Amino acid sequence: MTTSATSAPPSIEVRELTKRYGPHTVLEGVNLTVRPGEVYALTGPNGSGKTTLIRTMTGLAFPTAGTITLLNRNVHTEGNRARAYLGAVVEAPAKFYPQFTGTQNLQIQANLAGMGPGGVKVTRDRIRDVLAQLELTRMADRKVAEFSLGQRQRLGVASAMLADPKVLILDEPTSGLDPVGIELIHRIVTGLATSGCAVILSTHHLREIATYAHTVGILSGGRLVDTVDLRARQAAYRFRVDDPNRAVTALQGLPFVQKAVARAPMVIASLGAEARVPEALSALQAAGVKVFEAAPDHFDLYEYYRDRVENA
Ligand SMILES: Nc1ncnc2c1ncn2[C@@H]1O[C@H](COP(=O)(O)OP(=O)(O)OP(=O)(O)O)[C@@H](O)[C@H]1O
Repeated sequence: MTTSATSAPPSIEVRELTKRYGPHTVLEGVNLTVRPGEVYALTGPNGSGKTTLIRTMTGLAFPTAGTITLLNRNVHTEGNRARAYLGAVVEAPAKFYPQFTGTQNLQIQANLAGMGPGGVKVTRDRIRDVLAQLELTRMADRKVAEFSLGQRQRLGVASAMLADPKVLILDEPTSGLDPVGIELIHRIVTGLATSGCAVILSTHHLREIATYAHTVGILSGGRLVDTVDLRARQAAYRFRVDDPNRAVTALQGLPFVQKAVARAPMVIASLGAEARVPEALSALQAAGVKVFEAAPDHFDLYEYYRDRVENA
């Protein structure tokens, strides 16, 4: 996500969302914002409300209280216009007509996408292109009934991408996929985000999403208990030194260091970017600190998640 995208108007904004089914409160006071080019991963234990949140964001379920806007349009009161920019797979794998081929099913989706206000014309070339991107060219003219679970899952993502959405919402897009299929979805999501699409996906695969999501929202018991900015976390480095306290003082004097803490025999510092490592090393040397080792301080999202959910 670029700096300009950070200041761009939100692609999706959830404000004070509460959802009740009868006496059961499934979501309570949820607020979140996703900007163009951002990959936002929603995670949480079974039953924490991820699918309900996704269904409400796509307009399939109605909020009990609160609002959801998609590119400044209210998803529930300006539905068709808001959803013209949306691609989504909410039930995985998405439902298709089993007696029709992959191409025919996408043609049906394309016809639907062209209807209503703000409808988008999807060409045959575009259908071929998304099938190729999802590595389904070989299956294009086979009936969906003959598709494997993973192939149907990928056809769902192809269908969601068809009309060039500005917001893509995927409920557990990698469940049921083999490692190559998972990697393919990563590449596609990253590519879409790079071209400015906002992507929201739900997942249980924390170590996998830590490699490509920008933000992780943790739901627990229907509340968004934390929002983790992974980019900020991953720009941390650890230095094994002879004097961690002196190292902290030296690093804190640098304008780009956001935070430095001693964890003997290490000092952990948020440098903002890898390119700052040589300057940090020079500053340590100038302060008379001996450095024996320098390495990225990998943020363990899984450990962090366990801690947050257990203490929520
Ligand atoms: N239509 C419904 N009517 C009543 N309760 C519902 C309905 N849909 C979901 N719930 C309840 O809401 C809670 C959250 O369900 P949801 O499917 O959103 O969780 P989830 O985080 O997606 O779970 P999982 O990780 O298992 O997919 C659950 O307790 C579920 O029983």
